[in-house]
Amino acid sequence: MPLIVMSGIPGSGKTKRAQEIYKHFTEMGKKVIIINEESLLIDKNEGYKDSLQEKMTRGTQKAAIERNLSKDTVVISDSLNYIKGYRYELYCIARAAGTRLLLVYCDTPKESASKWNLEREDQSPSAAFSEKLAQELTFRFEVPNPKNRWDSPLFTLEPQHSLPYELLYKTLFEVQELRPNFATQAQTLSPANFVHELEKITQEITNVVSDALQSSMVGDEIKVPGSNKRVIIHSKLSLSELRTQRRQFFKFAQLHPPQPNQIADSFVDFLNTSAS
Ligand SMILES: Nc1ncnc2c1ncn2[C@@H]1O[C@H](COP(=O)(O)OP(=O)(O)OP(=O)(O)O)[C@@H](O)[C@H]1O
Repeated sequence: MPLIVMSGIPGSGKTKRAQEIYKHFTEMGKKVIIINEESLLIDKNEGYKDSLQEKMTRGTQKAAIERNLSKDTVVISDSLNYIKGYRYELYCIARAAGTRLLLVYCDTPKESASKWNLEREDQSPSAAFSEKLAQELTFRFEVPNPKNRWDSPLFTLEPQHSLPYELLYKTLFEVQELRPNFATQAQTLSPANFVHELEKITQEITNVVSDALQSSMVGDEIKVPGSNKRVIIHSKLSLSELRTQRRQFFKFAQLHPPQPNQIADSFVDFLNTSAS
């Protein structure tokens, strides 16, 4: 069953919308689960206070999403989901689970969201982001773009809009599910040949990306050999980072070997998820 990814700046009304969606589909007899900081007992001001904590928060959320995505459960990721690379990871999780994904973007003006964040009904310290942290997260927010396949289909909701339940239903339940991107037939290689392939393919991709880095901007998508996926240039990607990523992927792929015809795709996914 599908994954609904909420996205929006702090206080933009994501939880309120998520609860409305929850109520609507539960009343239709669907099993729905909301995953957010509250359900995972994460204090928002602790969980986003620096990049390390934030990485752990996202890791916890991702694991909970993966655990709960199943044939009969609609999972709602009710969180900021504000980093493009992280939304891409969620897309990969949905794809691997053979399930559909859609995005609900709460496009609330900054002034209203900031006011709603501070004037919550729930005044407990963990319920709201501090004003400073809310401003920082709002500043860093990467607005979903429906041209990216991981941000699509995208439902953008301004505060005055009502939820398009019928369209959500059709998108979630009546269109074909995403197919896992695995080879239909398993291929085998001897360990030595596997390492050779790994070496060759990752080197080719690294060469193309390092050439492209000279003239690319953050957000550009680079076409690489052997994969239909594209490497997204993110702010942390430099030549040395690229080499580090390749080394790490090398170790990772030997522990969790992809199918030989999936090496290029896996490496692209690996590079793209290293942004977050
Ligand atoms: N359309 C709206 N009009 C007025 N108040 C709203 C609206 N939507 C949400 N609120 C109020 O704003 C506050 C924040 O809403 P909510 O928790 O849904 O936002 P959020 O985006 O999930 O926040 P966070 O980013 O902290 O998780 C709540 O008190 C909620 O009742």
